[in-house]
Amino acid sequence: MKIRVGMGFDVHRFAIGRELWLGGIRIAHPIGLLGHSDADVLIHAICDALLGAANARDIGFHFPDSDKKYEGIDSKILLSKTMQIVRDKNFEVSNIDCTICAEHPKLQGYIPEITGKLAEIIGVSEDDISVKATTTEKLGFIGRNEGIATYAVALLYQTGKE
Ligand SMILES: Nc1ccn([C@@H]2O[C@H](COP(=O)(O)O)[C@@H](O)[C@H]2O)c(=O)n1
Ligand SMILES: C[C@@]1(CO)OP(=O)(O)OP(=O)(O)OC[C@H]1O
Repeated sequence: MKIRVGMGFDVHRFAIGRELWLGGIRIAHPIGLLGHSDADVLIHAICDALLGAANARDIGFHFPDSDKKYEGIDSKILLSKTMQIVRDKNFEVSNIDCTICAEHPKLQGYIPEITGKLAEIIGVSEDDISVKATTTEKLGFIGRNEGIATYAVALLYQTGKE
């Protein structure tokens, strides 16, 4: 059976007057991330990991930020559409592992809800989705609370073909 790995990385800057969305969940925080969409940096990194593993270009190729129809879009919709692209190429998800790099807010308490939401959209068990968080010890743009970065790795296996 063919298995394929993919990696994704995304960064969004904080902006006043925006909501903070991570993994499809609204996070209680006084500021949110700026983007053409809802700027869900976790979902965007996962989409790129999935697309990379399927060798199907990237999130900006499929959902360009120059297209009005994606303005303010809920990234859960982009993840569902990404899963359709992955399945159209006869791939299923084995597991996903992610690291959110954020000085604030503390994310530990949100992880089970985020994991459940991602598992539901991707169509796998919660055990197949790992979401971790780390600070950068106050170093760099993350440490200065200017934004959040996320890394994601996805493992896919091919179905219906040898
Ligand atoms: N935004 C964050 C960052 C970190 N955590 C949790 O705290 C632990 C320690 O973080 P370090 O950066 O000091 O390694 C980390 O392992 C996470 O469990 C968090 O919840 N939210
Ligand atoms: C998601 C898209 C599309 O709304 O916009 P942004 O929210 O700006 O996010 P980014 O991570 O820059 O990637 C791809 C974009 O095309």
